[in-house]
Amino acid sequence: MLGKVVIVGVGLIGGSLGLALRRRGKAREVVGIGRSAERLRQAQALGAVDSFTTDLAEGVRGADLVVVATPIGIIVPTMHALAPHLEPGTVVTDVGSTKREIVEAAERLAAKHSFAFVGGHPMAGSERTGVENADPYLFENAYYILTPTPKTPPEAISRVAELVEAVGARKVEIPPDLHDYYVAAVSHLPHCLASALCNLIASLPEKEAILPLAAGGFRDTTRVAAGDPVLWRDILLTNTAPLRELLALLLRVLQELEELLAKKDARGLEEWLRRAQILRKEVPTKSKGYLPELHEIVVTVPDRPGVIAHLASLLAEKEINIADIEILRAREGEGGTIRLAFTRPEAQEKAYETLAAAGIEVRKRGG
Ligand SMILES: NC(=O)c1ccc[n+]([C@@H]2O[C@H](COP(=O)([O-])OP(=O)(O)OC[C@H]3O[C@@H](n4cnc5c(N)ncnc54)[C@H](O)[C@@H]3O)[C@@H](O)[C@H]2O)c1
Ligand SMILES: O=C(O)C(=O)C[C@]1(C(=O)O)C=C[C@@H](O)C=C1
Repeated sequence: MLGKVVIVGVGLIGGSLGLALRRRGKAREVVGIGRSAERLRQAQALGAVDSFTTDLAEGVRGADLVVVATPIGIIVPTMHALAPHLEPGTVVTDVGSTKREIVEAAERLAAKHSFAFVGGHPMAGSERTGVENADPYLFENAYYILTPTPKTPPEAISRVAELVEAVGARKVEIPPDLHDYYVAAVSHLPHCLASALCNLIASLPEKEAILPLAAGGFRDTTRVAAGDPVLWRDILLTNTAPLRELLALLLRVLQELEELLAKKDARGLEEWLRRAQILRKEVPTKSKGYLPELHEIVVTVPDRPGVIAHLASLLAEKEINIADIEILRAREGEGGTIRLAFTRPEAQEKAYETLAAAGIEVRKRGG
């Protein structure tokens, strides 16, 4: 169990960490630090912190783990303000969406003030901000990236790994530079594209006629563009080199599309779309590459309301936890196939036996 955990910046991410730790009983004490007592009181009322203070020095006294969860542009200034008050042995981590600049600055400070730092980035979130949108289940089964360097003490990594596990997430270790390139590709560039699509529509004289027609396609591809512009401004500004490199590649991909359309190249266009379709289908399982393989079963079920609830309750009765669930095929009237994944082979085996004993068509896959 973690001891005193201090969260600086109890917003969406800080609040979700606090809620998860407290609901799961994984920390002796969760203390929130912020600028406004009124907002911190709200965080306490929502159950995200046990207590709070607006005084940094008082808040971090006796802390085992300090989590800096402020907007990204304020993470390094916050660490500067915190550093003189930290006791030797305190471990500090952050949740910032970019890592190279933060880790460099934090490691310089850590060496000067003798605390330990481990960069962190949970790969879960929302376009909404504020503790009122915090969610205790946000990190369950999500990847949580840690970015240790050769300077990071192993005990500090273990303490932050304990936080990751305590909130139900899965730890992945990636060096800061590589982290920034990877998330530029899967998070920051998609955000830029979503914003670009919105800006394009906004610039069209026919905008008023077009926008009401936006259905699932536009909504799904642009959800993240509703995010906080100040937060995203700072994410993009702290990751310009990887983003510009990927943007140049993206322009080539768009150019390729433009040429296919100009030539009315049906085969080429279909192939271009198929490549994308294949990649998109790989998304849920592809990310497993960083982790031990999940252990899966595949269940064939009739097309009937409540069938997933029935599977889930059979497994719940045996206290088997589902780590991932995916509907692979569902044809009207013909039933479908559902993939259920478990973190441990014993759970896979138990799930297989439980469902087979209930007369359900089930087979094991992977693991
Ligand atoms: N939103 C996401 O999807 C997401 C996901 C992963 C990581 N992150 C990272 O998490 C961090 C926080 O993002 P968020 O979405 O929770 O934002 P948020 O606005 O919901 O939360 C930030 C909190 O920090 C507080 N704060 C601001 N300045 C402060 C200061 N000087 N001292 C103390 N507290 C201060 C704010 O009042 C707010 O409560 C960012 O660094 C972001 O890069 C966000
Ligand atoms: O809005 C969401 O759904 C998110 O998960 C946000 C998202 C992402 O791009 O996936 C955005 C920024 C964070 O650093 C991590 C996650």
